[in-house]
Amino acid sequence: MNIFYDENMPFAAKFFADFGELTPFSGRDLTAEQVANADVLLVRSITQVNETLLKQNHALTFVGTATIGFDHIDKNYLDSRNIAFTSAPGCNAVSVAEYVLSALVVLAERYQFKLLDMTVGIVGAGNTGSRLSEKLTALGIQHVLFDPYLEQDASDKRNFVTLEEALSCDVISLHVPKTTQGEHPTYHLLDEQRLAALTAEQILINACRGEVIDNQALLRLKQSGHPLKLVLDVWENEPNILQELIPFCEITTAHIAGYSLEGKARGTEMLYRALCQHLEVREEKSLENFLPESGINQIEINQQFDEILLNQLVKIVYDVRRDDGLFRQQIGYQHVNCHSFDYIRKTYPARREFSAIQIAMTKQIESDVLYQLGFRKGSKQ
Ligand SMILES: NC(=O)c1ccc[n+]([C@@H]2O[C@H](COP(=O)([O-])OP(=O)(O)OC[C@H]3O[C@@H](n4cnc5c(N)ncnc54)[C@H](O)[C@@H]3O)[C@@H](O)[C@H]2O)c1
Ligand SMILES: O=C(O)[C@H](O)[C@H](O)COP(=O)(O)O
Repeated sequence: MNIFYDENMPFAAKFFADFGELTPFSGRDLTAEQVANADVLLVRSITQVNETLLKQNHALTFVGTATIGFDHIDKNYLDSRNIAFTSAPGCNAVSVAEYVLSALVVLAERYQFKLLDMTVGIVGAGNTGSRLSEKLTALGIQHVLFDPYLEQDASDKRNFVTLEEALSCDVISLHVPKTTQGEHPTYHLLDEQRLAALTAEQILINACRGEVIDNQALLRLKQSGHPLKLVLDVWENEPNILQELIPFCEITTAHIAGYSLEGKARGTEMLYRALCQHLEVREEKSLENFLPESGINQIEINQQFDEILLNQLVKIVYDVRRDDGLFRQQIGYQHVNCHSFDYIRKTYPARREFSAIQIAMTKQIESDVLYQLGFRKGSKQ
């Protein structure tokens, strides 16, 4: 069996070695000729999987993307050829939530506001929106959810608000897929008009898909002097992004919100499980056996939980300014272009989730907040 997989898929060689011959490829450059004899194709979000890519292939039975988003996959075409498809729902949702939390902590320090005084409007309450909501709940930060699809789901008992209410919060965090069809398409959900209605004090975070915000309209708004604070991880038309927007961002990164090691590797593991099911073979491997120890194993806490401690802890584990710095440095070094955008992503330095770290506290100061945030319980040595 010929298995083609994106070279930016951690542990793929370990997971798939027993299935047959493995061929890694560079996701952006994959050609129809290269993939002509693939039986299984495992991609990430930068590979467009459609008729153009697959027209020379008559062997393919399974396509998987190790990502949450699947707007790069022509599912209708795969269905028409009876090719099985799977994505990796939720694989890096925690990573995105931790990115957003890190951005909030950094901005709270930069502008001297208290996170507890803020309200957060979460647009899209699926996996990433929910993980963020859980962390905000743990911290006691007020937030609201907008999701017209889940609102109709009787089994979802959460309270939902209107889009206008969500967009009037101090912080707006976007967590929707990129869609152009259906009842509630998200393409340019934040268009010129909605952007113009935002106030000077608001923070807008986009870590879902660039096309959800009209980037040209956003640039015009910022060029007109609007003080809205921007956190942008994703861009329209990646990797050929609207560079003029970068200097207007408080925090800006190269689509890496979901790039914790755990987040990426869970994607690979989910494809492994789906392929086992597809081939009707027993699952024998597990990510637990491959993930290395984190650099920091345990952090000892000797004070009561407060926002200062949260700030210190979040920054020890994941300080989003590292990735903002890498991005801006790359631009200063050589004008950002499609190659440098992809280069940052390909060479992304290891980043771990809170769950890779144990927190050890004495009984007197024990606080559940940190465990609810995702850290593990450690023992005081
Ligand atoms: N920056 C990154 O690294 C990164 C990482 C993971 C996911 N993503 C992107 O984030 C998106 C969301 O991820 P997820 O795991 O939460 O997906 P999900 O499918 O679990 O949830 C998405 C939610 O959005 C809702 N939704 C759809 N259209 C909407 C609309 N018009 N308004 C409000 N809600 C709407 C859906 O009902 C669903 O509940 C993914 O599709 C992916 O494109 C980006
Ligand atoms: O949809 C997703 O899961 C994320 O956007 C993911 O982080 C994309 O990563 P890529 O496939 O571009 O490496």
